Amino acid sequence: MRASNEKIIIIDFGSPMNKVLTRKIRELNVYSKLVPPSITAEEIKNMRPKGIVLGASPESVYTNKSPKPDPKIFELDVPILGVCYGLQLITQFYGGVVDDTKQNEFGIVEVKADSRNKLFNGLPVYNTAHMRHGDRVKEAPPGFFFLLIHRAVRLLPLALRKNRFLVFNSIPKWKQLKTVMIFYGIFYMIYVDVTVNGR
Ligand SMILES: NC(=O)CC[C@H](N)C(=O)O
Repeated sequence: MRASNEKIIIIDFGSPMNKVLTRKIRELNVYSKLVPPSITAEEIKNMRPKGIVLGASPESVYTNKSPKPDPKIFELDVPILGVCYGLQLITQFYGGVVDDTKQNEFGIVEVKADSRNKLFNGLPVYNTAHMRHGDRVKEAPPGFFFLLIHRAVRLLPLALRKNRFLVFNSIPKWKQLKTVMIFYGIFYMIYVDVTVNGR
């Protein structure tokens, strides 16, 4: 397979899952680099990545000690994907609500996809996903909506989407589309790798 010269930056907020994520992206023949949260938006910009992934963490976004990225990364013209903690960071940054479910959940759960979205073409509406969390996105930020919902915990999304983050509704260029597909691929791998329909 031909390797591309595209690059994805993954910000590591402390979960071992971020290393798995980095490897998974490389298996897609896309160079990926794991970086610490202290990296600045300017440094990321200079690396000219195709996308940024905000990774997982054992911490909770609403505590003082939780690691935060340089807020200026949200101003870069680069697609961003949040995984677990990363998703919760995006939620918090854009005015949504993240809270503690008071029950840790670990393992395989059933999720329901928004089947109208092309992302889920060819996949069953109900699927299984691998999760590890105690927090949830209680309310999506304005302009964001849920793509995949875990039925057991009401309003726990596995994905939030807004055009700025995953340019799916307006795709002017093939390259951008490819980035989006890579992102969605990651999303699936991280959450559905251990499942029958993972890809
Ligand atoms: N997997 C994660 O990144 C978990 C994020 C956060 N610690 C939670 O409990 O929800």
